[in-house]
Order: sequence, then C-alpha cells, then structure tokens
Amino acid sequence: MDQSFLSANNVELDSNATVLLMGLRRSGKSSICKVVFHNTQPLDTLYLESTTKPTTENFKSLIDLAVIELPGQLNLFEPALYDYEKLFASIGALVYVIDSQDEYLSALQNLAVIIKYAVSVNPKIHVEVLIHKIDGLSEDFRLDTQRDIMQRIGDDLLDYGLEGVQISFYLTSIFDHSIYEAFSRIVQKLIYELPALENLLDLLMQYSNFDKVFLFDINSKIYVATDSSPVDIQNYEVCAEFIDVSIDLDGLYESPNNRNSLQQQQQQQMKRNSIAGSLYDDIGNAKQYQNSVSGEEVDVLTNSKPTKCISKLENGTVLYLHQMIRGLALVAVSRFDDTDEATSISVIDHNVAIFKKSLEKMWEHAKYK
Ligand SMILES: Nc1nc2c(ncn2[C@@H]2O[C@H](COP(=O)(O)OP(=O)(O)OP(=O)(O)O)[C@@H](O)[C@H]2O)c(=O)[nH]1
Repeated sequence: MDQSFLSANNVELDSNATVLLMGLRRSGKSSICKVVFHNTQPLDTLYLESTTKPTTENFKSLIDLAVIELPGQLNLFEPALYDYEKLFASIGALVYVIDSQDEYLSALQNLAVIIKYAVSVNPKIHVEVLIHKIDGLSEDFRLDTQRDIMQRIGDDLLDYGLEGVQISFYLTSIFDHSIYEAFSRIVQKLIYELPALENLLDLLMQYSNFDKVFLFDINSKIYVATDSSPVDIQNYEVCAEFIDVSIDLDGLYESPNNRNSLQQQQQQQMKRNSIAGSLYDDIGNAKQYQNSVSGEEVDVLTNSKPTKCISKLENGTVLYLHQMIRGLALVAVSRFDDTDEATSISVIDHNVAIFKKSLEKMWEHAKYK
C-alpha cells in the first residue's frame, strides 16, 4: 500500500473512528462529504470534479473522525495499487453509496464483492449502504427501490456463502436532512461510550421534562447521541436549525470585545446555513424570552463564552440549547405551561449543568478521542 497515504492520515491511530466511503463514479461521495462536513450548499456540488485519488479528511467532534474517500474509478482489487487488507482492517465503518437514479446493478455486484472482502479482513466492520439521490424518486418508488436493493444484495451474499452479515440501509439525499440523519446514525456506531451517553440523556429527559434531546455537533449538524425515544425527523430539523438561529442571536448579546470573533462566527454561519427554511419565519414570530450567557466557562474552540438559548415557538414548543464541550451543543424540545416556566428553566439549567460535568468526566477517560 501507499504507506504515506496511511501514515499521513493517521489511519492506524484512530481505527475505530474511521469511515471508508466507497461507491461507483458520480454516485455522490464527494458531494456528501462537502455538504455534511464542509457546509457546502447542495447545488454547489453539481459540477464537482471527479476524485482521482484517495483522500482523507479529519473532523474533530466528540470523537476525532477520519473519512477516507476512495475514487469510484478505482479497481479495488487491482494488485499492488494499495494495501487494501491493511486499509479494511483499520476502519470502523464501510459506507457504500449507490446512485438510486442510475442503473444500479453493477453497483450491487461491486458492493457484494467489497462486502465479501471487507468482512473476511475485518469481521467487526459496520457495513452501511446509502441508497442515495432519492430526491429524484417518488415516495412509493423509494421504498420499492430499497426493497429491490436489499433483496438483490441478500441474494448476492448468499451466493458467496455469507449469511448473517449485518447491513444497514439508508435512503439519502443531500437536498434534505436524510443525509445528516444517516451520518448521525453511522457515526454513533463508532462512539464507544454511546450506551452510557444515551443513559445520561434518558435521565436528563426524565428529570427535565424534555420531549426529545439531541447532542449535536455544531458544525456538521450530525447528532452524536440522543435519548432512546424514536427520532422524529421534524424534531431533528427544528433542533438543527435552532443551532443556527441561536448562534445568530448570541451575537446580539455579546460584549464589544468579542465582536470580532462573533462576526467571524456569523460569516462561518452564513456559509453553513445550507438548510435555511421555514423555521426562521416561525422563530421570527416567536416570543424570544431568554438568551443568556453563562459567565463562568470559556469555550476553547471559539474562545468565547458558551452559548445558552431558549425560545418558545407560537405553537407552545420550547427549544433549549446549551453549548457543551468539543464543539457540541445539547438541544432539547420541551413543552411546559406558562405558569411554571421560570421554575422549569431553573431545573433544566441545573440538570444540564450536571450533564455537562458528567460529559466532561466521561471524556477524560474516553477510549477514542
Ligand atoms: N439529485 C441529486 N444529485 C446528487 C446528490 N448527491 C450528489 N449529487 C450529484 O451527483 C454528481 C456526482 O457527485 P460527486 O460527489 O462528484 O460523486 P463522486 O461519487 O464523488 O464521484 P467520483 O469522484 O467520480 O468518484 C454531482 O453532480 C452532484 O451534484 C443527491 O443527493 N441528489
């Protein structure tokens, strides 16, 4: 293998937090990386040039994630090009992108060969299949396509004598939140401490009367953990957009000393607002009744005080955001009646402060960070 490629990209160091992104040419791999991790507008990916050699990108979040993209034109098993054995042995998840708008039979054959090889080298690997570009398919046709793809891959793997390989399928598009939802679930599988985190979030839900709580990576809008209740995509959308709104609002309350860093933050925010939409209007009409900044802590990444923001929407839903460690924010959806608002918020603040301390402690002893 091209040793410099591996060593330069720390593949061995962060093995369990490494995602290998594969798929045929033009299936959408680079676009996914750009939209999810670089906040590129989906339409700006239209004319991306074809990737010609493997690329690795590192993202710092709750865990330090490495995403390796292999160009679609590579013939995977062409001898002596790369040491694939070492590569597959060192990754946590294989993410294979299938263009659902294109003829996908050759992609499925390619995928079956790759899965066969991947599980023989690394039996613990998570195999994740993105049935991508679903924005071009009708609702019914999406499910038919998913069923067809699952059936065919199952048959191909049976032919190879591979029964019981766990494969997760996701219907995705860069034009809506489905790609963030998929990547959230993929990244969560790589977080060793996830069960403990989920337990903590369940406790927080219970004692704070939240309907739903997410631990978001602020930059990518991936949620690295959530409580154990099912995820409703609308809750996800509202919370993800509330992060953008909160950062903008936070600017209004900053002292002049921090104005520079805030302007930068806002500019970055403009770039990252790939999903601006109706919620901004809702929040514009909503009663913004508290936006306070705690005085004690200083966030290492932004060199500014951690943001806390609470908003009540016209339909009575309350959104609560508190900035956490490592570029994360806790965002919760709640509903409490007007009479006990102040008490509820004090209780929530107290519980969230305890949660943040627990998170810090957990991360001091984290396995992969
Ligand atoms: N409609 C639609 N088009 C998409 C989506 N994702 C990516 N595309 C388009 O698909 C085309 C190819 O995307 P790329 O990201 O360059 O594909 P790639 O897999 O990296 O291609 P190679 O670098 O050749 O391996 C671009 O024009 C994208 O705009 C999607 O979710 N929906």
